[in-house]
Amino acid sequence: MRVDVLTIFPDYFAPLELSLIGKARTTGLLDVGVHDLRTWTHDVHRTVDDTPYGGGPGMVMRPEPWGAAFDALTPVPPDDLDLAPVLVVPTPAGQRFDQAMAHSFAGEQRLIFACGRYEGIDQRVLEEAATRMRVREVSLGDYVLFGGEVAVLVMLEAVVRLLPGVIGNADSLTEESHANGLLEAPLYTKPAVWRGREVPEVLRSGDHGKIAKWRRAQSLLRTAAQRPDMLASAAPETLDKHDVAT
Ligand SMILES: N#Cc1c(-c2ccc3ccn(Cc4ccc(CN5CCCC5)cc4)c3c2)n[nH]c1N
Repeated sequence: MRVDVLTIFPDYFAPLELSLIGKARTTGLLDVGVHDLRTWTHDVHRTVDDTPYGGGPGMVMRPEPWGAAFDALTPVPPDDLDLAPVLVVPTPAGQRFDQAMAHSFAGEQRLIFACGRYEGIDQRVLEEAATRMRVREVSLGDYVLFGGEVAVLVMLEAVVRLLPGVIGNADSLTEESHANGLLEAPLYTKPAVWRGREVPEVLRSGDHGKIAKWRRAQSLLRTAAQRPDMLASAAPETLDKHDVAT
């Protein structure tokens, strides 16, 4: 997978050298380019923002640098938009990012992330970009950040860990929260007793059938307690008849 990130704060992406994303880059599973948007400015102050038409708070990112950056990153217009890169634009006004969207992005050959700042990006940038890329306006959640960089780091981590070969044990991808529509069961490790608190006996029984059943029940209980909304929207096959019977 090829990922390009456009930002006025390229240093935000130094963490991409670390941990599993860093390993994915060194093993060739992931190729990342971080680009300073000011590269595509030409005035002495390298200006990327201006006041909003119609008034309103703050500043808006000017279209020209974005247009020139996209020209450089996507020089050849696609024959078929379905084969074009996905342009991910973090914004409070976007579709909520979730595990399903992470899986969708993980299936792409190329992702381009546009990190806005100030109050956002001139709308014409997204309109013009949609002629040569599949534009996805995405929000992390119902709160307001200073810009798109942190959102891109979160989305990149969620996507890259789904790439084949990035996580050693692929089983962990199937058992984790949101992978099967439920929250994961509680986790325990050594010591068996810690400050008077014992690990549930079933987990030390060696009976894998009982352990799986216990974990399933704990997942349902945890989801009902922490995220009843997930249970309400869970696909029927997520809640099989055994769950109700036990
Ligand atoms: N993903 C994600 C995000 C973001 C996010 C993502 C990208 C940018 C670019 C700039 N900002 C800052 C900003 C944006 C809008 C407002 C609202 N204003 C009211 C009048 C005109 C706009 C204020 C601050 C961003 C925030 N915030 N929360 C998420 N889940």
